[in-house]
Amino acid sequence: MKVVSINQKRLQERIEKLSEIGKTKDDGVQRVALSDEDREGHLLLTEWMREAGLKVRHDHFGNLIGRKEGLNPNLPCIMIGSHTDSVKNGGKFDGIIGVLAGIEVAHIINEENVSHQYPIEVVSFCEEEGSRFNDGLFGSRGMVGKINREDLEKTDENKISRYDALRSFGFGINPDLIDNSVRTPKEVKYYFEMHIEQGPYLQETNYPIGIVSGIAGPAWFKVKLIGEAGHAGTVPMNLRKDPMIGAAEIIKEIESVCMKNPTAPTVGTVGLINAFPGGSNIIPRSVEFTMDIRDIVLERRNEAIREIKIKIEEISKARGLEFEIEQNVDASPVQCSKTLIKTFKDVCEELQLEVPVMVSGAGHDAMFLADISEMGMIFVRCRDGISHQPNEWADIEDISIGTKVLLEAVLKHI
Ligand SMILES: CSCC[C@H](NC(N)=O)C(=O)O
Ligand SMILES: [Mn+2]
Repeated sequence: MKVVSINQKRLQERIEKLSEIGKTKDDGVQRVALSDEDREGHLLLTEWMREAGLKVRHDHFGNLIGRKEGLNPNLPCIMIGSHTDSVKNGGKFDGIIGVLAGIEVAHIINEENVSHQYPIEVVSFCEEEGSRFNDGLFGSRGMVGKINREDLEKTDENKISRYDALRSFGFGINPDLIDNSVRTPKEVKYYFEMHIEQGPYLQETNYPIGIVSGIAGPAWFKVKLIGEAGHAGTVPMNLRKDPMIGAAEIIKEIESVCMKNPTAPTVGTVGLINAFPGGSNIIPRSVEFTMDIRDIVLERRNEAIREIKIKIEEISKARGLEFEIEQNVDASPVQCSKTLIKTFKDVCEELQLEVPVMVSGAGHDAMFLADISEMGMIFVRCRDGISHQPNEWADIEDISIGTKVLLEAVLKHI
């Protein structure tokens, strides 16, 4: 294997520079999809992709795509991707390191004049986090043909539709032409993604990187409970139809259902809750909250969801509440390509790196790229497993090891 080294300094400088865009007061990052900050990030990534010898375009889902042709233009591409949009007040490594590592791989292939048969693409997927329109993995779902007109009509908290947000993002994006941006298995051979682990396993076991065997499937819901509004001071407790108390009871049940089997990695989270009309002296008319249920085993996840839905019905009935349940994401758990797991293992052996194989609790664009390609992921250790908040941190040495493994894995297949 020809020994080429990645440019750690360039990688580190770019992580820092990109994290300046959308910087929050407590040193976090906020680049919500299709926002001004996201656009500024795309402009900077476009510059870097061009420097790496990539021809840059946007597809009509808002995905930023850099491409370098191979010797045989009829072959499917080798794609390296992740995302650069963030959660609200998030960290500066989630998604970013995968896109910057992809650009770094392109730089090395270009600078070392590596000849390659397959075209290479580096992609920053649009709205992986789902923090604007409340349904993540948008750009990757679009690329594999799983986005419809209804998805474009979703609105954000300012009542702006995704359709209008895409239109006004610029770069020639036209949501009326999304069908032209759908890719097929004939167009993508392998998809690689490097991402911070966002969990504590690699730190606890003292490995810099890990090979991902499979990705847990997230199911997202919005639950609305409707009761009777009233004066906080005058309505006797026994006469109330208070949706907030109903929500409290249901949320406790979500925890109980997900913890029922202590050996299972089933997880449930309520990350957002709102009371309407909202006021300390008003018994709410209605309460809306999100539900995020995940597991690496689809049947076990769906059984947990079934049990939670029964609890929602029972508690609502007992409290005289009406309820509505809307599903926003239904991503099935997915296994990574055995071919690429073996490639990563071979590369780590050649680099004399001992590396564990592990499951991803977080969702990734890779889970939908698996629909049209063989997909492989590597994880980079992050401090205390912290993610989705400003204290998210990954050491550049670990990021560089991951990028080196990614580079060598790509070199084995191009
Ligand atoms: C619909 S899944 C949203 C994607 C997000 N992904 C990461 N890596 O944080 C997550 O796992 O929450
Ligand atoms: Mn994330």
